[in-house]
Amino acid sequence: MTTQRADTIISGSYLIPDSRQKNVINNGAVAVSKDSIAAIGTSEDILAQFTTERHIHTDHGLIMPGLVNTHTHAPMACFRGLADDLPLMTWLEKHIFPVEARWTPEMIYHSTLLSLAEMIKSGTTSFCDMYLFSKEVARATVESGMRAWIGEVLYDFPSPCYGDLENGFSYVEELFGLYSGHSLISITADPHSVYTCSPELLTRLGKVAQSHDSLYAIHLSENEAEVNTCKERYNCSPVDHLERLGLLGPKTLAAHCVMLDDREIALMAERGVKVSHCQESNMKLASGTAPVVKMIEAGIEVGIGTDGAASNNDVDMFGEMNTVAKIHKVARMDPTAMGAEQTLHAATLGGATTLGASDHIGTLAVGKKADMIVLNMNQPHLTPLYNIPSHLVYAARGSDVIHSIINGRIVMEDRVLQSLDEEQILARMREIGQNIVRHGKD
Ligand SMILES: CSC[C@H]1O[C@@H](n2cnc3c(O)ncnc32)[C@H](O)[C@@H]1O
Ligand SMILES: [Zn+2]
Repeated sequence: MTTQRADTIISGSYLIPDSRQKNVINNGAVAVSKDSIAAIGTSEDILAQFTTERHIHTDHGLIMPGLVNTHTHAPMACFRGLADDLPLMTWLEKHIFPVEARWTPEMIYHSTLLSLAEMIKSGTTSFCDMYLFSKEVARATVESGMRAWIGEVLYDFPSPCYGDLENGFSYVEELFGLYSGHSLISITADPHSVYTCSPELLTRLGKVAQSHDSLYAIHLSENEAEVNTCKERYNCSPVDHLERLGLLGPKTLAAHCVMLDDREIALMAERGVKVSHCQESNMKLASGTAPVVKMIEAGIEVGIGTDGAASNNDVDMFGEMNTVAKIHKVARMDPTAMGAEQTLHAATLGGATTLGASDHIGTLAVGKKADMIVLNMNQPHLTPLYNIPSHLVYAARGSDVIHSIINGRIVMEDRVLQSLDEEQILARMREIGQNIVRHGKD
């Protein structure tokens, strides 16, 4: 057999290429060439086929696809714990909007780095972010080496980032220009919601998304107050409002979707709308539980999102999977609802599908991008090991992730971030946190 060269070989005691236990490879390995997966198999086969100067082997290590967080507000990490135990509208209007009015680009950049560090350290390799000052979000993300879909949120109020809406549209166009053809960053068109955006703004951003063939990401039907406001203003539900405006389509990524009835679910399925399910945020803000089982039964692709760290209060997708798999069992009084494999699918390939990226991320397969994580399974809460999806969803924690590889680059090794300086990020965030508290008292 002729040997080929791999840039890196990652091997472990187990490899799960997708969410199915039946596909587990014992003593598995992945050969990485440049940014892609060159081969997958048993360590024995891969080491017979490839030579490399960088072989990372982990005894009791589990290699799996990196997790895909489909809805975040990365810069909000610095508001974690600032305002808790409040309903959505009070939380936003009385607490979050006032502190957001004082954002500076520098604060956004550092606060984004904090979320990125947390995401990498808990197994996320891709995320979809909608926030303000997104040029800073993208700048920090490029430094981290993470893969991301990033958009600047537009709404009808003056924004601390771009001021009035005309500047907002220019800012969005600049973003598209800056990251056109980028290997890791894709830009999205992001209206905040139907209650903060006029029909004209929603439609104009729809045209922007169409002209760039981008995702159209929006908060949709998050809670009862949103539905009531929409009914008062437009005499219809948020989903019907978007339908009337022609904005429900396969590139629409709707976050939350808590308040949907069966007819709306059928309509969204027919239009090919994708959903980001943010259960922990919906619980914390007491918004409710999205009818995710019904959505999946109707054929809607559902990914999992943490939402921002200020309403979760972390961005750990392992914790989110655990919650998602359990809440739907209670909501439906059915222990078979949202099983481990289905939940793991939503956090990997399902998430990738909602972002239009299932052809290159979400599973470990030859030719796909080399986005993978390695977990240390040699721990009390993960031993013995009968079923890998079960342990990943019901027992594992983000802190079990020891290595992370994104686009072929090692961004964390032995829990030490390689692309970011964790100590520096924490030190700067302590200073920024003190300023936020000081100004809050003014
Ligand atoms: C999303 S950036 C613009 C705006 O949205 C606010 N926000 C954060 N989380 C949520 C949520 O769950 N629903 C609605 N709006 C949210 C954020 O604070 C920014 O002001
Ligand atoms: Zn959100």
